[in-house]
Amino acid sequence: MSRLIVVSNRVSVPKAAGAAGAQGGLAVALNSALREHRGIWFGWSGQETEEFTGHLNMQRISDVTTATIDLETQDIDEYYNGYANRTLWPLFHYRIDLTEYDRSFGEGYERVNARFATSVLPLIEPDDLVWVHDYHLLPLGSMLRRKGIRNRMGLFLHTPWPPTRLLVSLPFHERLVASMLEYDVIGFQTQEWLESFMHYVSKEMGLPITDDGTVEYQGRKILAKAFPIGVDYDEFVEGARSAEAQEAYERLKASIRGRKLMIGVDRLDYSKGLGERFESFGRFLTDHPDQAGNVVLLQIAPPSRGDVASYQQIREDLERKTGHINGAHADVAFVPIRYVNRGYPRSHLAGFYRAADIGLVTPLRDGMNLVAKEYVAAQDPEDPGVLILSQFAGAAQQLTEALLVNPHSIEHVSEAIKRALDMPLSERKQRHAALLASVRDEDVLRWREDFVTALFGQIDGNGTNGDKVHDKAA
Ligand SMILES: O=P(O)(O)OC[C@H]1O[C@H](O[C@H]2O[C@H](CO)[C@@H](O)[C@H](O)[C@H]2O)[C@H](O)[C@@H](O)[C@@H]1O
Ligand SMILES: O=c1ccn([C@@H]2O[C@H](COP(=O)(O)OP(=O)(O)O)[C@@H](O)[C@H]2O)c(=O)[nH]1
Repeated sequence: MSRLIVVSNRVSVPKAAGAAGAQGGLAVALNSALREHRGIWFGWSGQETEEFTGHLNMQRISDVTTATIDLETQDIDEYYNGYANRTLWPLFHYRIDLTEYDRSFGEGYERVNARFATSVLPLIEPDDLVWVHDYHLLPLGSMLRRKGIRNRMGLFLHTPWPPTRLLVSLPFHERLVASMLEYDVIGFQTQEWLESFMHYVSKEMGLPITDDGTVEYQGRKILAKAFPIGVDYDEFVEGARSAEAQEAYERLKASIRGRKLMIGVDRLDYSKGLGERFESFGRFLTDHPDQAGNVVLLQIAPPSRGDVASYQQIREDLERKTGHINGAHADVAFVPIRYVNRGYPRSHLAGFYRAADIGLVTPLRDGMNLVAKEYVAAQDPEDPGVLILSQFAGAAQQLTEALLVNPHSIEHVSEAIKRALDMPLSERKQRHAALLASVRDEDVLRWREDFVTALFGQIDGNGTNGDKVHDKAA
């Protein structure tokens, strides 16, 4: 079996997988992938240093070798807080109103990608597969090619890919996309983002796209394909059966005192639609005064990217909205919104999800959204809760039996809350069974295997996988 060299902005060592905190979906998924493969996970340590040294910190934990570098303050400002999270993140989430086009950000992004390339280079052996993740590192592949790397290299983008009309607002957009075409495989979460990408390369770059879905560029064929990420179903279910999950479930249930519970779990990010969600709940309480006092929204929202102004702004907005809605609808023994600015381990989340009658997942735009899938996995199949899911989350492409909503419409979401609360058990069970089949079967192991198989070059002309990598290696 080929070794896997995974490169991502953050490296989250496996032993930390169950720890409290705001672990994003990427960290969760890669821990699981690396547990299966011999390999190295390379990226930023998350630490800041006065001057960049390029020193590689190598560690070996549960069969995974991690290699990390520290970044200097200017790197973090221009690359992570700058180009990645002030330019590409808002643009890729269709928010050109929040997108900042600062030349120093672009320079910092290229500099850090070059530093990544120089640092990871000595770790790559001739037969290794190189798997790069996300919008932080789009040009890394091209920089490695310039250094002579001929290995198979793939890129998986965890975020949406924006429509061409938005992308062209980015200075040097052609250069960025051309650099991506140095990978052999480019993966997207959904067919929609894939189609947007294909539209760009065809209309803006004039590149031919063959019938089997590959892009032809400078005499090479690049496979671009949708690989929807999933949860580690078995691991999640095991965690959900743990004493910690049970304790979390009981503690929350007891505190709800027989009321109905809705849950939201999201990094504090404007893309997650938290303000609209709170307003929808406020509208529901206004429209159904008989329900006031009977339904609680628990919103877990660990802080994220707090050095970026738009994230500080969303935090302030939510505090104001929570105060406003609670002020209008609370009484001495009841507060409608429990807004919690901290992270929890996933075993605790599993207990919280199970205790909730409704999972409220309403991002304005989201690459996938693993929380939606975890909510489904955590339910009691004999008495499951209802998932209300934004039509603009990547997960909505698979979880079609959820109550799909337009998160921009306060009325629509408010009506969905009413419908979910009134839904008969038979319909809840029928919807949940269909959702569970998708979450269980299209899990993170399948995602990883499909991507690595494609990266290995084992994809047939119809875009379906031939022999899997594991079988090949056996
Ligand atoms: O590393 P951070 O800046 O703290 O952000 C956390 C992660 O957020 C994003 O997650 C995306 O990946 C998920 C798994 O594929 C997906 O379900 C979700 O829709 C995406 O938003 C980001 O893309 C990651 O790089 C970050 O690590
Ligand atoms: O307090 C928290 C909040 C979130 N998460 C995990 O972080 C991931 C969030 O992934 P998602 O795809 O929903 O969104 P992202 O944050 O990656 O945009 C999920 O696995 C959550 O269980 C967690 O472990 N603790």
